[in-house]
Amino acid sequence: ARAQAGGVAHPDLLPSPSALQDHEKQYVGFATLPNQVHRKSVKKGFDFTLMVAGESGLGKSTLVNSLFLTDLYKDRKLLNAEERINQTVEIVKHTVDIEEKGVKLKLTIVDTPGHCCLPPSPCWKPITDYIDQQFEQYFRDESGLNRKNIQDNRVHCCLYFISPFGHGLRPVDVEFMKALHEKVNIVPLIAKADCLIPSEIRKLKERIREEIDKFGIKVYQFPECDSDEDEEFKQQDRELKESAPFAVIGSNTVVEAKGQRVRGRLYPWGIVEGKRGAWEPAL
Ligand SMILES: Nc1nc2c(ncn2[C@@H]2O[C@H](COP(=O)(O)OP(=O)(O)OP(=O)(O)O)[C@@H](O)[C@H]2O)c(=O)[nH]1
Repeated sequence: ARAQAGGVAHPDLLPSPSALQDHEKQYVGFATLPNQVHRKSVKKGFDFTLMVAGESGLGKSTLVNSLFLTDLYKDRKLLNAEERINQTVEIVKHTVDIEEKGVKLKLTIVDTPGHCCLPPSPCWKPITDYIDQQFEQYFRDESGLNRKNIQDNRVHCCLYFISPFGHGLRPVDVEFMKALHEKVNIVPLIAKADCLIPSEIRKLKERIREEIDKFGIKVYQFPECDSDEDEEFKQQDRELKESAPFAVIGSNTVVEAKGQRVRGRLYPWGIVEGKRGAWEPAL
């Protein structure tokens, strides 16, 4: 009312300073901004694009299924989940909409063909090209007219699988990660960790950490923990950071352990639960 039609309101019409304070307290409304942003984001949902890369047969497709407790490969027409996970021979994109406690996530998995050794032409080229194309597409969409409905297909994270059978990184791992590290957040993983005993896992992790430093590979760095967090949270955060590169176990089958149905691997001596990587007692 004060600035109506470019004029200045009569002083009698202006609220007294104390009334103005109360008025402002009630009506400015910026205190609700976090709620508004939160509501809007939750309603719209989140996009997350995850790429998996690494040597062939290290369990990339299997882990992705285990991680998101979903069957991303259901469109492959074979009899059961285990058989459906065939060798990935080209870059394949799978999208699923998942929901957890009302929060929607549009998850896109970019499964890349596994490499076997250092080939004559770099095996990472199609993958780096793919990542670049997504950046270019996003840039084009952002510069276009329909900016509101941009589909963000940029790759947010790349899980890079390292073999548990070697003594550390192989030359192809070093070259591969170096080709990608400026373009995407790389999270290195030790695949099929059930093939190693805990002391072997510790040794392999140390070796990989040293080599990552030595070859100047830039892997994803977890953000600093806020100093005002409680001690338990800080401890969890420290443990998480110290356990990188993470050792992972994947499974496409649901087995029964201690009366519960879990995604796990059934061995003659017992069950290893894929999700938590916990060793279960022998059956
Ligand atoms: N021991 C063990 N075997 C696994 C694990 N994850 C997967 N496998 C098995 O390893 C084989 C290969 O798994 P995939 O998921 O197809 O491997 P991939 O890396 O996607 O293979 P490509 O498509 O060739 O790149 C399958 O027989 C899986 O059952 C694991 O954590 N431990």
